[in-house]
Amino acid sequence: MDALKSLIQPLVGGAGGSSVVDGMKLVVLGGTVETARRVSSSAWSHFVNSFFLTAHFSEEDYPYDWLMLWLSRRPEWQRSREFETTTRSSGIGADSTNSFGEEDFTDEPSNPTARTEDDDDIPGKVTTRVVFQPTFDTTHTIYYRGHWLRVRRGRKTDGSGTEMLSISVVARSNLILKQLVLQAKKEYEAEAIHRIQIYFADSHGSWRWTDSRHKRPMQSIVLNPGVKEMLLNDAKDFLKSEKWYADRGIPFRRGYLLHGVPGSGKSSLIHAIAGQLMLDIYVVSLSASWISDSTLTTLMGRVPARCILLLEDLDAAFVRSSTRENSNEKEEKKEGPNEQGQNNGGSGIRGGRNRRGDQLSDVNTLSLSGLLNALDGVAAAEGRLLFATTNHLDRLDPALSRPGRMDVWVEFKNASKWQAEALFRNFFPSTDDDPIDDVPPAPSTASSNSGQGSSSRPTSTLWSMSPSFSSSSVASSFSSTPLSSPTPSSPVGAAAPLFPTNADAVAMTATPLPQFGASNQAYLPPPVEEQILASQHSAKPLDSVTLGILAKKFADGVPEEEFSVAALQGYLLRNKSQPEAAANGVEEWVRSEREMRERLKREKEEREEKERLEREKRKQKAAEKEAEKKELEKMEQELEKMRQLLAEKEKERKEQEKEKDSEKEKAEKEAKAAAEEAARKEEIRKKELEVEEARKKREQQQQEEDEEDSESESEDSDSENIPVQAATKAAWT
Ligand SMILES: Nc1ncnc2c1ncn2[C@@H]1O[C@H](COP(=O)(O)OP(=O)(O)OP(=O)(O)O)[C@@H](O)[C@H]1O
Repeated sequence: MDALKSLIQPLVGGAGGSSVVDGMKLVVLGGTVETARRVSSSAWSHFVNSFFLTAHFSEEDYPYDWLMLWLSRRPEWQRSREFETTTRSSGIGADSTNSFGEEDFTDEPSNPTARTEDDDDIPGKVTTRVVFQPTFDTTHTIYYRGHWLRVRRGRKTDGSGTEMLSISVVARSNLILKQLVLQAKKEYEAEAIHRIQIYFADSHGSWRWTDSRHKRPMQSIVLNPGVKEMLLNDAKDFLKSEKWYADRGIPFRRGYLLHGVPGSGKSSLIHAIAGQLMLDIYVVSLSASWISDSTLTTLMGRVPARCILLLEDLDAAFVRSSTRENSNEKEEKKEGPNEQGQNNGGSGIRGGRNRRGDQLSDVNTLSLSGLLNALDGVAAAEGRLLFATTNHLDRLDPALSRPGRMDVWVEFKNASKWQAEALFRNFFPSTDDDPIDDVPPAPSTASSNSGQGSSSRPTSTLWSMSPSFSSSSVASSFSSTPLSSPTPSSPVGAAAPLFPTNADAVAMTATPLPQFGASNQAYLPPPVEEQILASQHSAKPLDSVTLGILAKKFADGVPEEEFSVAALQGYLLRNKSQPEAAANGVEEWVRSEREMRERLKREKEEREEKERLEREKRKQKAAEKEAEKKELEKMEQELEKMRQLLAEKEKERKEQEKEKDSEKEKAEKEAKAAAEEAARKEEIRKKELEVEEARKKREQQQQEEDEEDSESESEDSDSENIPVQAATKAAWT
């Protein structure tokens, strides 16, 4: 006990005890100070916040982009010790003073010629500029029009991960914030005036900014007169008619279905319209493996009010389905039993994927009804222009293309002579003015035509550019890739030049590059091939008369609606420096294209025939297998029957045996019982015999005794015989 006290004493009493108390006092004091600090800081921030006006901007909405651009241009970043860099907005804001690129750090900034030479060497070189942005979860202070703004970039806490921008300012009214947003919008629009923004849907159901492209001039699209004007006027008219729609209770949506041959300008026209109306393009690829009903509905709900929603290659999603009801009939007829087995038989898009299912995932659950609901269900955005393109109108479900969903239909056909001439005029520069402006003015019918589609009433308009249909331009564009084979006269070691199909990719300079054999003196170099010459530089401007003559010649050589505009463009690109050669050589090109098509057609037919035969073979094999399988099944059934019969027989036999066994047992038992009975009887009989014998013996004895008695009676008195009789009786009992 004393030992325990001595242990505790230093802790509670004396000098040691006072140090613990002091320590506790310190803890209490520290806790009080910290609590006071926190309370005062929260009270202060509450007090300060009550003076702040805060605006929140979500990345899903336009003002976020405006403000991010505005912020990226703030000079404060030059002094800031924390910021984020991005090249994402290289299209917009890349030339701002607050961005930087390699060219800002050249060794000889004072010598502009140094840079120009570099640029000349690599024309079209992409110069990426980096811009500053506010960092995440950090508060930045920016001075704007006499106010200090507190800018904070973060994410929504609802789990969506959407970026948010919060801007707070000490002010009595929110005027300063309004001014800020309007200024940011103005600056953004000033930047965006020559560009359109392209957003692609991602697998999380969000729109991702993908690209910023230069607007395409409407004049660069060569379509039959009136078509462009009709579409543009209709779209403009729609965007102005929100009240008209609201008054009549009609959903404020407009759909355009552009259908027709590939390479006829569908996508280009949408691009040009977006530029003209200053709308961004939101693209959904319905053939994406991740697309599902719910993702699409989410995406449609997140489309901004004024934009172009583009569903490209709508038919790709419906390769199997022609109508909602008999979606698979056609294909199932075509396919063998094996293939049929693999199909899920459902209507809509998933079935279509499975045919191409090698590359596409099975997780896709997009159905036609899901698509329809997403397009005009309650969650679908209003005010958007829906553009859908397809190469195969016949593959679309009528429900999808009905008015209300697709109000205006425009058919795109192969190039007419008129288009060929316009394309030629667009392609080659004229001395008179800008080549784009050289497009022949649309005839007066344009305005009358446009009237059909430009009414503010939602009407279904069917436009046909020309009556006939011709094959795709794939063949022609394919053939327009010239391959010059190495010739014996080529310099040793020089590779045969490969010409890209697209002129954008051709970046050859007129100055010959130093090459092996360039210093040869004994032999002259072979002449430069025509195709090389043609691709080396652009054509000199032509006077309008010559241009008109050449354009007509070109158009004369192009057969009506046989080649797509893209194919003609490909041909012109090959002769971009030689308008005369382009006009003179068009007939030859047409001939070679036809030959090429013929060859491709033949090859295709051969391939198809081969495939058909293989399919038939497979079908036959499958049928044989099926028959074998059936035969086997039949045999198995028979075997089963026999087995059953055998089992029944066995059962019967067993039962009989059982019965037999029980009879035998019974007989044995009976025999045993009989034997026992007989034994008992025998015993009884024996006993009877014994008894009889004994009785006889006794009788004999009695008799003898009687005889003796009678003999003795005669000798003795009667009273002596009584005990003998009694003894005999006792022996019997
Ligand atoms: N009518 C046209 N006017 C001007 N250029 C055209 C026209 N048609 C096609 N082109 C040119 O051909 C190329 C392909 O055109 P675009 O992609 O617009 O065709 P598309 O009809 O959308 O084809 P697809 O159906 O295969 O998507 C582009 O480079 C475009 O400039």
